Amino acid sequence: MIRYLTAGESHGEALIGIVEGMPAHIPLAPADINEHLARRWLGYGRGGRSKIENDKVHIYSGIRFEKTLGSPIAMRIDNGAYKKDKAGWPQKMAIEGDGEGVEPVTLPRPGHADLAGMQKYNFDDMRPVIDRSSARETAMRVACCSVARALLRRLGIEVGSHVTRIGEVGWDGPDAWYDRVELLIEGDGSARAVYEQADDSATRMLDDAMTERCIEHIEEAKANRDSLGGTYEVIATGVPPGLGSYVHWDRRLDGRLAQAICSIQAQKAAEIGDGVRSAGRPGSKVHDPILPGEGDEYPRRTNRAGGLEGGTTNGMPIVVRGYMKPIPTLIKPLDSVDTATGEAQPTRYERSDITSVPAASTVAEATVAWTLAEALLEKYGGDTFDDLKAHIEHDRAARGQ
Ligand SMILES: Cc1cc2nc3c(=O)[nH]c(=O)nc-3n(C[C@H](O)[C@H](O)[C@H](O)COP(=O)(O)O)c2cc1C
Ligand SMILES: C=C(O[C@@H]1CC(C(=O)O)=C[C@@H](OP(=O)(O)O)[C@H]1O)C(=O)O
Repeated sequence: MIRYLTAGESHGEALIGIVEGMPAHIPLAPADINEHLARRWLGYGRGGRSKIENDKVHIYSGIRFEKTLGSPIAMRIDNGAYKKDKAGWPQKMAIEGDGEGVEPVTLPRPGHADLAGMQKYNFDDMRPVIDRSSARETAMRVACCSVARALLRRLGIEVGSHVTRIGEVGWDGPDAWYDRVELLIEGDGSARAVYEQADDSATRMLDDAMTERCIEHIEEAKANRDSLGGTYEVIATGVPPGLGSYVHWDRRLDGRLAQAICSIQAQKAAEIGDGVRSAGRPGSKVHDPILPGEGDEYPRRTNRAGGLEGGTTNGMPIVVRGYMKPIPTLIKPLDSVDTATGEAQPTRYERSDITSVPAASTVAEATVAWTLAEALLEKYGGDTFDDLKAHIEHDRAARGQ
């Protein structure tokens, strides 16, 4: 079993993470994690905080001479805003003292966690809710999941993503989006080629004309003092068949991948393959015909199922789509109520992203990678990387591959 924990407030001193249960001897250097931390800041439409943070991981344990030890990996990422913002975070987020003189925040933003969090934990100041519900936490999530990505890469499994819609400008894909992706990307057709090409676009899209239209659309939203959501597609290539299972609800990998997406702040739906469109189509236009192959490898003419049937991988690339709602902090005020007075009052704006769909797509890559690594280790296991690899190779040979 692998697991990870994150801790930290958005405007506190730092984020902390612990990854536990990874096999020993996985090659891993801080650069393997920092690459994805930098990618998380990609994308047109992010706000003032993007100019403050320079995320780099500090590793305290679990790695020696650039290899995992099998022991817990402890990590820290500093919050640049803690010292660089003029807001006085060391006082506002102080561990000691009684907070005297710190003004409470009492005007909840519709769509953020503010009100629900105050109701749940009985706060009269929503600062703790703002700070822990913030997607700042995803920096440490990406760091933790990057350990899983390093493991997958050594086994030929790549995870990548690209943005398919921001607000009204989007890619209403043809029947099998993955086929279209294959045509759009250069290189070896792996999910790594997908993410590397997407990273070259300001909106992480694979289509240059759409990138331009999206940039204009984000500018329009900004001028209208509004915010935007969108959609993206996460793809994993090189995934062996047989991960997950149909035998029990909590072993189904489709459900676990949906949780991986919806666990990310502001992600409101996850779709496996062409799931949403499939619901309105006859079976003959949905199910992927099975073709003869080598051993027990059976290629498919299409991949509308997104590589999953019966909650189990079928050897085709995994395709999972995420749907993000618009950012809740708008420059344009929304109706709200001051919880200190009970009086109606419009929301206030300090700073925020206009859209964070490109960033969310990179976080989704990370959480999908973690879920796949978890399923891989469940099936094949191993205390060391070489054990795990040998188990996978033995299985491949047994299946005539
Ligand atoms: C990468 C990323 C960046 C975000 N940036 C902001 C932001 O700048 N302002 C904001 O109000 N919400 C932002 N959000 C969304 C909030 O974190 C999210 O709406 C909030 O935690 C409430 O959770 P829920 O939307 O899942 O209900 C961001 C989300 C992600 C994934
Ligand atoms: C800090 C990050 O994203 C933040 C997520 C976020 C929110 O409410 O979710 C609000 C903003 O923070 P602030 O209010 O300090 O400007 C974003 O910048 C990050 O992605 O690292």
